[in-house]
Amino acid sequence: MKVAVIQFPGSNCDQDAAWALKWVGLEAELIWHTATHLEGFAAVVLPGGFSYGDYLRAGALAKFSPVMAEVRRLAERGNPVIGICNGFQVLTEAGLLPGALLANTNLHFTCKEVGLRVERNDTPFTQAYRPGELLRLPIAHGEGRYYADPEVLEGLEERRQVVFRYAALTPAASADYNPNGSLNDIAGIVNARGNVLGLMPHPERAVEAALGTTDGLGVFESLKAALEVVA
Ligand SMILES: NC(=O)CC[C@H](N)C(=O)O
Repeated sequence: MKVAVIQFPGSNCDQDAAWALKWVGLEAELIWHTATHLEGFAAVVLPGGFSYGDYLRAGALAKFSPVMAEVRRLAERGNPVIGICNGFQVLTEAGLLPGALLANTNLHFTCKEVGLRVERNDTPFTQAYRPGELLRLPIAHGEGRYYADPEVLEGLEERRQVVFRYAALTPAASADYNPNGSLNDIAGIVNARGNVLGLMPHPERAVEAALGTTDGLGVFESLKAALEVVA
């Protein structure tokens, strides 16, 4: 079961994403962004980083990369697509997910571990978790404040498209658990069909005990289980 990890100029989490996929037993291949076909790939990961140096806006230029037509085709066909951090930004810029990622309210690049609540586990990316489960995952971004117009936000909530929300890990941390000012504490959403996920935290940096937390493993294990059902 092969997963394509797209490399844009400026991607820097591509190797980590490929490693995490292999860690759970999936086959992963790094694909340069000029590729015009993704035949034979069951799923796609758009990794984190600074595609095109984040010029103009994070993700705004990567949406024009030739491979994005193929990513769109796969997404429309129902194959799983995950955008992590910069990948999430690319997905919103490309219109594959609603809303936008704006500069963090504190205007700082924020690199730390955050608490995350799993809102639903009936997606190809979260079935390994329990609903309501609290995760500890790292974030590293300057433009991670999820924003959508009120009616879009309402639609997202109605259709239960919010998959991950920032949450306090301990009562003591309850005051500042939302690290970037995201509306409704949104850290990750899926499209209406449920096969395209975007999230700001980095599950691929949380798959081995040596990394401090293994709470990201469930995303890759879930994807593997979902792909096995399709095969
Ligand atoms: N780790 C990343 O993917 C960085 C995301 C993005 N370039 C930002 O700073 O907002």
